[in-house]
Amino acid sequence: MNHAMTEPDPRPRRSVLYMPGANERALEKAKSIPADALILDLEDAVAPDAKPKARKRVAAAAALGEYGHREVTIRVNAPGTAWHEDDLRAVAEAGPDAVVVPKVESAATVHAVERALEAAGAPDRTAIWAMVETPRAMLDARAVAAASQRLTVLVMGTNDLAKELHAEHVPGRAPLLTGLSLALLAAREHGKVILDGVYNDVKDAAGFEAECVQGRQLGFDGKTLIHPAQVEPCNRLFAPSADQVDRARRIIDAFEEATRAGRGVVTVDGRMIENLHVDEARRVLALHRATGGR
Ligand SMILES: CC(C)(COP(=O)(O)OP(=O)(O)OC[C@H]1O[C@@H](n2cnc3c(N)ncnc32)[C@H](O)[C@@H]1OP(=O)(O)O)[C@@H](O)C(=O)NCCC(=O)NCCSC(=O)C[C@H](O)C(=O)O
Ligand SMILES: [Mg+2]
Repeated sequence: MNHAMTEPDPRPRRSVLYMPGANERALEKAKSIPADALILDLEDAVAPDAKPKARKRVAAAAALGEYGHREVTIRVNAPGTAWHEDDLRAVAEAGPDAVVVPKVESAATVHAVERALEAAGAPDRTAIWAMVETPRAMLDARAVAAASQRLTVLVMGTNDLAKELHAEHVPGRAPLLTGLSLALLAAREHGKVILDGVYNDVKDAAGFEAECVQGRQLGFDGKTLIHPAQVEPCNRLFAPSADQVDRARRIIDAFEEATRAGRGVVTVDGRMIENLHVDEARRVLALHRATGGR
């Protein structure tokens, strides 16, 4: 039985860049950074004293809408903090593509955010992106993902998750794999997009690329980023390669030809191809089209 509640969103979210909401220069610079989406941050990247000013700055930047093809989101402070409700009101007024809510652990939190957005008159276009970054969120990821149609994206918070687990950041991320997989299962069960966590060492290009490849192989749609230099490799590694596009086309052609000849199975490059591989080939081509030219 297919439990998926919504069709996967075809919009590419290969590269999703955080930028500190208090940093005016970064907000301006983002207009020319080729990220698929931006997260204007009011949470961890902003010091407590700077939060009210950052809130105004971020809301004004999002409302102006000068970010071209880039999806613009605002990360509010977590539910239960002194800033959360004012942040949500500012988001509702600015009407970005989404509000990113950190430390979501239950469907009840998603419903509370949904009610607050509605009460503050947020436009329907403002979706909810839920960050899952605690042990409870991993164990209850299904309930979070299922909570609302307005929730379209799950975002991994791997720094918080590692902290809560007392885990170490190691190449290959073995300590985090159970949590990553639980969140992926929940996202796919409910037809949501899911983004991988950030890579903290902005000078380690090789380590970053290895983590992008791992995230893509696990099934993530894209990765959250902290530095502009991470955008280009991330776009490249989360987009289908020329070989994948070529193979997808050949799979579709070969299967159509086999179907016309009354066969339901065929081989391409010596490998068995059935209907499900054709579905995957179509997904690859849709992503290729959606990222064309960028
Ligand atoms: C990580 C940084 C602090 C590094 O800063 P810095 O050493 O100053 O970088 P550079 O000198 O190399 O910067 C070069 C230019 O690029 C601009 N820049 C840097 N980062 C960004 C950015 N994120 N967005 C836009 N522009 C950016 C600089 O302004 C320089 O510009 P110019 O002056 O014109 O040369 C820094 O990169 C940074 O602050 N990154 C974002 C940090 C952040 O947002 N953290 C919070 C999100 S991650 C998180 O919360 C994790 C999650 O919750 C979890 O639990 O895992
Ligand atoms: Mg976090």
